[in-house]
Amino acid sequence: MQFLATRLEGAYRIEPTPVSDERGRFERSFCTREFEAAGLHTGFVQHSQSWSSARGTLRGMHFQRAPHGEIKLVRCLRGRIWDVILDLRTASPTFRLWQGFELAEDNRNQLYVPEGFAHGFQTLTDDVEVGYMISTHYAADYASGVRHDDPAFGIDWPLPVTAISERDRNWPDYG
Ligand SMILES: Cc1cn([C@H]2C[C@H](O)[C@@H](COP(=O)(O)OP(=O)(O)O[C@H]3O[C@@H](C)C(=O)[C@@H](O)[C@H]3O)O2)c(=O)[nH]c1=O
Repeated sequence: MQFLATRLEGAYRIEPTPVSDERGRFERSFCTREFEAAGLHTGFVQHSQSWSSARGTLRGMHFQRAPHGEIKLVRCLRGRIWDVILDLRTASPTFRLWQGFELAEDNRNQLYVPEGFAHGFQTLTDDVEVGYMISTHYAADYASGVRHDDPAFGIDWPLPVTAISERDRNWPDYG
């Protein structure tokens, strides 16, 4: 695995290092030894998946409030997504900045999202499956978010939004 710094402090894009032979391919997608060597968290307690039917579906931008803040390791298992992370750590040099990445079943890139970030994605294809490792348990009362089109952040989304939850459409303005 290669851990590539992003423009947001503490967030990494992780590229796989595949080994191919006549049968196909093998690669590691998570390894406590490699993550520890890169200074990253390894104590994930949950793996979750979501399935989205239509291209243009938007989920996000989500986070859990303290003391239930989450570190996430995100990958796209089927199809392609535009995955966006937003730094909401007030003391961070990259506070309020966002960055987007294409995660796809073909590139098998993963995104390591630190605590204090909001996270969301838009599907670039129909029939998308996304998987997450998460460092803390789900705490519904602490689930929160910011709107994908909040002018405070100016996030660029590649497609018109074709499906979004009521909750995600109505997050109040930030700040
Ligand atoms: C996130 C989550 C949801 N749920 C429930 C709540 C609800 O009834 C149903 C769907 O939840 P949501 O609408 O929050 O699903 P979704 O919008 O897919 O939420 C996800 O979005 C992406 C962007 C993330 O980063 C994830 O961490 C997660 O917040 O599943 C759980 O039981 N456990 C969980 O961990």
